[in-house]
This record gives sequence, structure tokens and C-alpha cells, in this order.
Amino acid sequence: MAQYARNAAAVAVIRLRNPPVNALSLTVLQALEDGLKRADADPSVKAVMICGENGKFSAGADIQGFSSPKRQGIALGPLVSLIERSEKPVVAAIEGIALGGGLEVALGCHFRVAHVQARMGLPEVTIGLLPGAEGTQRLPRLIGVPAALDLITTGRHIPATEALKLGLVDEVVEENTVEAGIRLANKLIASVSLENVSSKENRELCKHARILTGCPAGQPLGPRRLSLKPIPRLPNMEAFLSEALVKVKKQARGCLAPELCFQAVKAATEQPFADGVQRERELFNILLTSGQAQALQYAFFAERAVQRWTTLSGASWKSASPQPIRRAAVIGLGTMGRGIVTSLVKANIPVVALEQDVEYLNTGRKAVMLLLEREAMKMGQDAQSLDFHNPARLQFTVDFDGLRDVDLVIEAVFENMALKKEIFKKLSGICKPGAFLCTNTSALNIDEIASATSHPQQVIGTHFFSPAHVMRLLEIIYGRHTSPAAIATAMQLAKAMKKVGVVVGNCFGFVGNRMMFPYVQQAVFLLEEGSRPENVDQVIEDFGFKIGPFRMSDLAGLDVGWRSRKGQGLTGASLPPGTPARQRHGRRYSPLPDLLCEQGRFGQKTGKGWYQYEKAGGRTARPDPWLHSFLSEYRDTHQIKTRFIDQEEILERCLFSLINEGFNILAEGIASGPEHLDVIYINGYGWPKHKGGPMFYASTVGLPRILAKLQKYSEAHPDVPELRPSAFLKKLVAAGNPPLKEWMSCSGSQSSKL
Ligand SMILES: CC/C=C\C/C=C/C(=O)SCCNC(=O)CCNC(=O)[C@H](O)C(C)(C)COP(=O)(O)OP(=O)(O)OC[C@H]1O[C@@H](n2cnc3c(N)ncnc32)[C@H](O)[C@@H]1OP(=O)(O)O
Repeated sequence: MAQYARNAAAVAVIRLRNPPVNALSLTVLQALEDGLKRADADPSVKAVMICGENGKFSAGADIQGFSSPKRQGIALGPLVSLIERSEKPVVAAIEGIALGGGLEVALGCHFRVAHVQARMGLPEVTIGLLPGAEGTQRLPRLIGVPAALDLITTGRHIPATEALKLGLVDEVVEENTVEAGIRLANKLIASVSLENVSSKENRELCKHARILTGCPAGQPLGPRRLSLKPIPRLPNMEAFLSEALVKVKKQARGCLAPELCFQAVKAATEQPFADGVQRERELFNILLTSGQAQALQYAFFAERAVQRWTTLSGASWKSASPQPIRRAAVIGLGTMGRGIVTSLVKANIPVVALEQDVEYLNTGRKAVMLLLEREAMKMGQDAQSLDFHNPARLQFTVDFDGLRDVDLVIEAVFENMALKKEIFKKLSGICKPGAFLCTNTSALNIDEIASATSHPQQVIGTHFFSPAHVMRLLEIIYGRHTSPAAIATAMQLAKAMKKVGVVVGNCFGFVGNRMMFPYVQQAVFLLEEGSRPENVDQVIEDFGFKIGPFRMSDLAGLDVGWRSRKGQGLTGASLPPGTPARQRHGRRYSPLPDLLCEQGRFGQKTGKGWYQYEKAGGRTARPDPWLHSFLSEYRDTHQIKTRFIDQEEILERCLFSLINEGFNILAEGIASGPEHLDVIYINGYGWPKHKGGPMFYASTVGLPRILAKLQKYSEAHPDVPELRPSAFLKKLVAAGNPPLKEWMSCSGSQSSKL
């Protein structure tokens, strides 16, 4: 709701109230409208001030409301117009946040005062929408087209100081913003009432108020009504807009909202306000009914839902308390370790960084310092707090003794079980008993690593994604003995590092990589059967992935998987003689990646892999005629009949096999809901957010269709168990294809609800 109050003077205060973020639900909008009408009708009220409860102006429209089937009641756009039309001055006092519809309400006000720590923005684009309460028409009139386009198409939040520079707010205050708002309202009242008084003192006061408000005498509000303002012209508007469109399209990668945001702002440059509003409405409705907005809003809530973690044994976020991390250590300063140190320093956690010898330590130190310098450059003035040249904040050592008093260790050495166990055994003897021992592994068994220590309850998997200081995902893996406090602490750490932590159970590859295996496997099988790497990558990238499986494999290095397969005895010297080339343990196997590695083709680092590059370390992938003839010869050798494989088959075999594994994971209780899988895929594996994640996507395709296709492909490839439909998928189809929210109640696993 919105609370209406009168202070002693002539200012009516309307306080938006809908905890926790004062989202503009229909009830809030109705109360806001009632408050405005009441103030208007009361002759003793001379000005109105709108603010938000609990130090937050508003996070905008209630996002839940967009998916409710019947959204009836007052609309936000007309309400913003109502505010603007008020004959009594309306001041917005912005504390905390003014986002989306919240900022649009403020744009309808005649004056805006913001607290210095407030943040503002129009993030609708990030949930697949546009600022549909006339914000695309008012903002460019206030701050100009380039700045408005930037804010509206990126959705970025800006601090109050930047808002002041842009002219988005009139005043930034460090003290109580509501009081500042009331003071301004009183000045405005004085400026109007004193207009006709002739004393020198009053004329001075009046002049002061006009300077502050920019109102010509006798016409107090006209110039403050943004709908009446002309768009600030640019000498080269047309050229500017065409360039901006190219940029927006490039960044959007198949997501509709940024381009439609652009179209709405463009309309503001071409049409009168009312027509622009009409165009904004049309574009808003296109977005609202597009599947993309639903997917992005699902992703918004999924990210928040995974914070409420649970485990199979019933531990959960409700009862477990995170422990404070006053000091952390990182073991191993390879690519991952360097990124992890950087993330910890940025989270203001003092770090001890340890390497096995001085040579590795010096190389690691240089690399970490370089990363931190770069981060500091990006952060500007805020970088001072990093203080990473101070040994009390960041210390480098080769001595395990330096780890005696740390609260948490993240081991980030080579992916080798024996080595990890050796390190954990050492840590168990050196670290204090309450220290949390985290292993950065992408697939290894957490229980086996924990077995090397005397406190397995302190051991937990923290799977970072490369580059670790950039990627948002942190897969948090609990083992059989991991304590709830360890999970809660790892989740808290993720938050401190501005990452999204997702708690999952322990199995080979955990969630992300386990689902990735069948996807990559299908991609390689498709090559055996007739596709080329560039065909497969194109289909996957057209779907919206940032990078296809073969470009990704070249980037990560083919040798990584090769080493792992050798370790598993799937290839290399330990392979028993007589093993069929294309079969392992009775299942289909493709030796293609091994053969490439045997040729020294490790990807970008060697200049050749699934593609060719301009040089070793080159980045531009070009189709490689050598690889094409190599594939032809391979098919001849193994008597595989080459066939044309269409885009649909490529997409379905890659994605549906990945989704199928997702259903197995859910059935086993490795993750407590489909949201977990989706958050992992969006934040760690480049799944297009506007498609909501693999499980959400499956729900939009329809489970019966996924099942039918898997059945078809499985019949065609009976030696590929990953194509055999998951029993859980079959169960859901038999249960009538329930909505995603209801899947887990059909799972029969003990996993808790979100
Ligand atoms: C008819 C068309 C008219 C107009 C067009 C206008 C459209 C809009 O305004 S769309 C909404 C635009 N606003 C946003 O996108 C802001 C979204 N929220 C956030 O970015 C963040 O939540 C925050 C910065 C506001 C706060 O962040 P933080 O402090 O980290 O808290 P949480 O993110 O965990 O949020 C707390 C709690 O609030 C729920 N929530 C946040 N914003 C909204 C919202 N706009 N509508 C509904 N609910 C919201 C969020 O889900 C959390 O709840 P749970 O813990 O229960 O999940």
C-alpha cells in the first residue's frame, strides 16, 4: 500500500509501502492514486512528496504481476501522467533504490531529491521488457537521447552522483532525504506564495527558490513537466541512432528487449509525446507476450530461489548459520587460483596465496598483481579499498605454516585426486579445526577428498568457472559429511564475491559438467555421422549460446579432456589391446578428440584444433580443410556412411541429451529443483538467459515432445545410453506434463522444495 500523511505544514507525504522493496503492486498503485487525489482535493495541501518505506523508494512494478493471468486495476503509465499533471508541486525523495517503474514514478514528479547512496535505473530490459510507464519518452527529454538510450538498453543501475551529473535528479543529499524533500517542497510553496510580495527579503527568497527549481515566476510547474519538454536535439541524430542500433543488436544476441527499447526511444525522437507513448505501449505488449520476458523473469526469481538451499538430508538455509571469514587462503596460483585470489581480494577478504615453490609463486604473484591492477583500473576511485599491496591484505608464501590461522582454504591445484588428497591431509594437520576446507574441482569426488582429512564435515566443493574473477557461477558441492555450516559459509562467500552460489550434491561432474558430457558427446558423434564443427557451432550459437561446443573445446584446450580420458582408462597406454576403436564398456565412443590430440592439435594454444587459427594462441577460428579431409578419411576407415544432418537434429541431439541428464540429476536429488540447473547453465555455461535455462526451455518445448524425440534418437543409436529417456521425464509426461513448478512433487526423491 502507500501511506498518506500530513506533516505540520502544507506538504502531503505519500509513502510507498510494500516490503521488502516497495514493488508497485496493484494495491500500492491504487493507494498512490488515492493519495494523489486526496492531496489534490485538500486546499490546505500545497505540495506533495512521494517517498518509500524503509529507506527504499521502489524496485518498480511487481514482477510477479506480469505473469499473473489477469492483471487488472490502475495502470502505472496513466498514474505517472496523473502525478505530472498535478497543479501542486510533487517532489520525489529517493532513498536506496528507484528502479524501473519506481524511477518512472519519480520521472512523473516535478522534482527529484536523492540520497547520495541511492541507485537508480531502468532495468526492465533485463527481465525482457521496456520501461512501459512512459519512461522511454520522459527520460530522453530529461537527460538527452544518448544517456537515456544507454540506461534503457543496458538496464544498468547508476549511483546518485552520476544521476546528478546526468540531470536525472535535482539534488543529492547526505542527510535525511525525506526531510530534504519536505524542505524543498516548502521552498516551492514559498516561491509560489511569495511571487506577489514585494519586500526585498521575500524577493530574494523567491529568486533562490526559482534558481533551485528552474521555474520562471508565475509558471511554477510547466517546465518541470517532462512530457512538455522537447527532446534535446543532436546535430547528427540519424547517424547516432543507426550506430547505436548496430551496437544494441550486437550485444543483444537474439534477445528482443534491447532492440525494442531502442525502438521506443527512437519513437521519442520522431514523434510527439502522446504518439511516442502509444508506440511504447505497442512495443511493451509485444515484449510482454513474448516467451523471452517470461524466461527472463523466471531466471530472475530462479536466481533468488537457489539462495534458499536445501540438502537431501534436510539441512537448509533456514537453520544453518554462515561463519565469518576473516582470512582465507588459496592453494595453487594457476589460472583458477589467480582468479579466486582476485575475487577474494575484491570481496575485501585478506588472503594468503600459496604455491609449491618460489618459481611458481613468483609467476603466480605477477599474474595476480596484473589482474588486480586491471580490476582496480575498472573500479576507479573505489579501488583504494582493495589495498592489495598491503601484506596484511594479500600475502604470498610457499610455507603451509602460513595457513594456521585462516578461516577458510580454497585448494585450486591440478585436477588430480592423489595430489588433492595429499594437500587435504596436510591441511587437516595444519589448519585450525574450525577452518573450512574447500576444493575447486570440476568433477572429482568430494567424499574421497574429505576422507584424507580428520574433519570431513569441514570439507566442501567450490567449483569456480574460468575466469574465476569474472564468471558469476559458484557450484557448491556438499559431500556425505559436509556440515550445514560449511554450506552456509560457502554460500555467504559466494555472495561476498558477488557470485551466485548453487548448492548441489556430489556426483561425477556435479550438475554443470555432468549435463555437459552428453551434449559434447552428441556434438562429436554428429561429426562422425557427417556434420562439420562449424555446422554444429553455428546451430548452437544461433540458438543463443555465446560459443558452440567446438569453439569452446578449442578455447579450453583439447588436452584437458584427453588427460581426463587417459586417467579413466578410456584412451592411451592403459587401454586393453583389442578394444574396439569406437566402443568402450559396450557403449559408443568417439576417438576423434583423442586422435586430434595425438596430432598435437590442442586448440587455440597450438593454433590448431577443431579449427585452424592464425597462430598458436590465435583467437580467430577458421574452418580447416585439413580437418574436413581428416573427417572424411575417418568415416571411410570406420565405414560410416556420411549423411546430411539438418539443424533440427543437431540442436535436438545436443540439447535434449543435456536436458535428459538434467532429469536424471533431479530424480537423484543431486539438485533440489530445476531452477538450480537453469541458474548453473545461465551463469556458468553461456546458456542464453532469454531462453530461461535448459529445464525452463524443456518446459516451453513441452516434455512430451522432448520424450518423443529422445525415443526416436535412442532407437537410432541404441548404443548411446545418454539418449535413453530418463525415467523421471517419462514419469512427468505420464503425469500430464505438469508445469515446471510442480515437477519436484512428482520426483519421489527426498529433495526439499524451494
Ligand atoms: C504496465 C507496465 C508498466 C511499467 C513498466 C515497469 C516495469 C518494471 O518496473 S519491471 C521491474 C523493474 N525492476 C527491477 O527489475 C528490479 C528488480 N529487483 C532487483 O534488481 C533487486 O531485487 C533489488 C536491487 C531491488 C534488491 O536487491 P537485493 O537487495 O539483493 O534483494 P533481492 O534481489 O534478493 O530482492 C529481495 C526480494 O524482493 C523481490 N523483488 C525485488 N524486486 C522485485 C520486483 N520488482 N517485483 C517483485 N519482487 C521483487 C525479490 O524477488 C526478493 O524476494 P524473494 O527473496 O522472496 O525472492
